Amino acid sequence: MKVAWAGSRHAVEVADRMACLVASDPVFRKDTRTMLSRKELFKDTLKKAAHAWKRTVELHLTEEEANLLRLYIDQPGYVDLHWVMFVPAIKGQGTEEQQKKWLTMAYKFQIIGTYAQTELGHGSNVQGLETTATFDPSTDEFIMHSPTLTSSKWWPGGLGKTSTHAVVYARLITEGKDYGIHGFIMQLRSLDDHSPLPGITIGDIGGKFGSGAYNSMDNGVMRLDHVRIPRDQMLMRLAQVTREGKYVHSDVPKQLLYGTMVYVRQTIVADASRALSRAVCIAVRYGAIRKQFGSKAGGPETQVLNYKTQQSRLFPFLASAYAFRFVGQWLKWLYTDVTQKLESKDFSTLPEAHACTAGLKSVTTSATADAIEECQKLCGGHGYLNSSGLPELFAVNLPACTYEGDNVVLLLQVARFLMKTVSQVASGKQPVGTTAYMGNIQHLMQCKSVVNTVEDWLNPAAIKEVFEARALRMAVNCAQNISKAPSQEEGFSELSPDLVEAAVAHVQLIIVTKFIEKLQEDILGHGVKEQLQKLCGIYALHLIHNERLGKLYAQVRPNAVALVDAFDYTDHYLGSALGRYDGDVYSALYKEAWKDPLNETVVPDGYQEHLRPLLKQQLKLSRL
Ligand SMILES: CC/C=C\C/C=C\C/C=C\C/C=C\C/C=C\C/C=C/C(=O)SCCNC(=O)CCNC(=O)[C@H](O)C(C)(C)COP(=O)(O)OP(=O)(O)OC[C@H]1O[C@@H](n2cnc3c(N)ncnc32)[C@H](O)[C@@H]1OP(=O)(O)O
Ligand SMILES: Cc1cc2nc3c(=O)[nH]c(=O)nc-3n(C[C@H](O)[C@H](O)[C@H](O)COP(=O)(O)OP(=O)(O)OC[C@H]3O[C@@H](n4cnc5c(N)ncnc54)[C@H](O)[C@@H]3O)c2cc1C
Repeated sequence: MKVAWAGSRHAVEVADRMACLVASDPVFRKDTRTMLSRKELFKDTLKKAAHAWKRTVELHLTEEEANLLRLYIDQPGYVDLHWVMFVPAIKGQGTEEQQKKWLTMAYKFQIIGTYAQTELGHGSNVQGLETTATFDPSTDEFIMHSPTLTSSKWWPGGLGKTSTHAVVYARLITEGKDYGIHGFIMQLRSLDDHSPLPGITIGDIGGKFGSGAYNSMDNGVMRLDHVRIPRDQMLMRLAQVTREGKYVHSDVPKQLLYGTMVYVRQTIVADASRALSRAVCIAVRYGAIRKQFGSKAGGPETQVLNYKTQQSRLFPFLASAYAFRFVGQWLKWLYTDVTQKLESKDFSTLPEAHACTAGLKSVTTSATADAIEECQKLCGGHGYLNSSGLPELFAVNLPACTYEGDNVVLLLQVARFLMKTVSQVASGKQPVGTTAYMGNIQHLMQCKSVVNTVEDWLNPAAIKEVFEARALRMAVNCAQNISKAPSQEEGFSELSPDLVEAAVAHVQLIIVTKFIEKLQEDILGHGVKEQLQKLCGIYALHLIHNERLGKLYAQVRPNAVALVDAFDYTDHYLGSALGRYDGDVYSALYKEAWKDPLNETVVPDGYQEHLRPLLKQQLKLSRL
């Protein structure tokens, strides 16, 4: 099962090696992270990032190994933005010459970069950004400026205190005309003493949700006051400004400006499955240790994992973790395929890639945030302690519902793609890829499910048909209702809640389909495929009805712990007293409690100042 989860034997081996490297290095300790002040936590992040880079160079780690090392360090920081957004933005939007110049420095960490798109006043509406980049032909420079308070850059990770450079998104103005949003490389801080360059006001935007968690990241604010940069720092793969100030389009679609977001949304699906699997691992392992109530006859207490209510709340998350993992692996393939096509100037699959990445990012991150919260409840009171690892896991993953595109905004993009496809089907065009099922409209609009028994529900063809019919009927229903509205725009706006539901149904169909396709592959290991079939059934069925699932849960229960062990997480990475591999939960909880700074003294700070006078005064009063 470890191989099925990781994707290959090689993937298991390299992940194991990197996880152990991190777990055995004292610099990467994280057990007291939630007890650090913001300043201490930030400094700890700088230390870990520098040490990780040192180890990467010393051990000549490959890109794959270095990425895993960063993942297992498990502390958000400026390096995430540098590798996940700054470098890909230059790769996707820079010319060959620009890539050579900037990536050479970025790969060696001679510069640290971030992705500065969002502003105080606009995040979702990228076309509404206000920062300006005005070309000055007299000096061959762009003047980068924040004309209003709301145009201040706001949120970019690493911007606050660390980044030396950024890809800044701004409205390009030349020859008096506004050509909309484009990307520019800007140096922000001196490479000698790290002070902000003239005209740049820059800082951190302040503490965020939860202790530890995303507070290790210095999300930043930046205002630009007529800062000049050379013309060749506009990223010029999509469009160019000539020496004379002429704006010239390339022959690539302008949507490629959003390419970095497509790339990152794809990686976020894999992050979501990992975060969900960590929460499930903690809740399942702890559920096998925690006992409450005995039989009436005075027998031993029951493992809480044996309660049917616990199983019906928890096993759909276990199944979802596997489902998201497999669809994430497929999405990575889709992204690679689209990238190769783009290189040979085939842009035909770009809309589908956008819809798939946007939709899957939305559905998987929302489900993951909800599931982590529920796993806290599934662990009872102990789940609420920082030492369970769940509060921090929740706080770190919750913003994934917002960053890289608010989930509702992205689902509306999927809905827009679906409405276009429905109208193409109506005009006789055969849809392809993940919307190919829509071509079977005659059948799917009127077919009736032949499912009667639990066993019928485990038939992949039956499951797939139900999901296809559901998704198509919801999409067609929306399209018909939109067509009755005074205008397309009004109809879309009026029906947006239904459109979001239709988009979710379509995305869930993709997840179910990719799980079923995974089961058609050669899967090694005795009983592995059989367990995955049950999980696939649980994932699909819990989305459409909750009846008949009990039997499947009972079949999964004997292997539940093994199914979470297959995630192959070290105790260091899991970071949970409740989810420990050895099950020694109570001593771990007890030991963790004594690490809290409040327990450094027996009598607390503030006793002399506030507690003692109060107690003494009350004592005096009671004696009067
Ligand atoms: C302890 C834990 C340790 C570690 C943590 C775990 C992991 C760490 C590792 C990695 C972390 C990963 C990330 C780092 C974390 C955070 C970083 C966050 C960064 C950011 O948030 S960056 C900012 C992101 N911002 C957004 O996403 C904005 C969302 N808005 C948009 O994308 C657009 O504005 C929107 C909504 C699509 C609308 O676009 P527009 O105004 O142009 O309007 P249209 O809707 O009309 O679209 C026009 C046209 O373009 C098509 N289109 C839109 N987007 C795309 C696209 N991306 N690709 C291709 N095509 C696109 C759209 O369909 C329309 O086509 P049509 O005309 O219909 O044919
Ligand atoms: C932890 C974190 C890290 C981030 N890192 C970066 C970064 O590195 N670089 C960067 O540039 N940005 C970053 N961001 C910003 C992030 O990309 C934006 O917050 C995100 O795109 C959402 O935009 P917004 O904040 O403007 O939300 P808003 O658009 O203001 O959303 C508010 C509400 O309005 C709703 N809404 C908005 N538009 C519509 C619509 N058309 N229809 C229906 N409902 C709508 C949304 O669903 C939401 O409920 C980060 C954000 C966070 C939280």
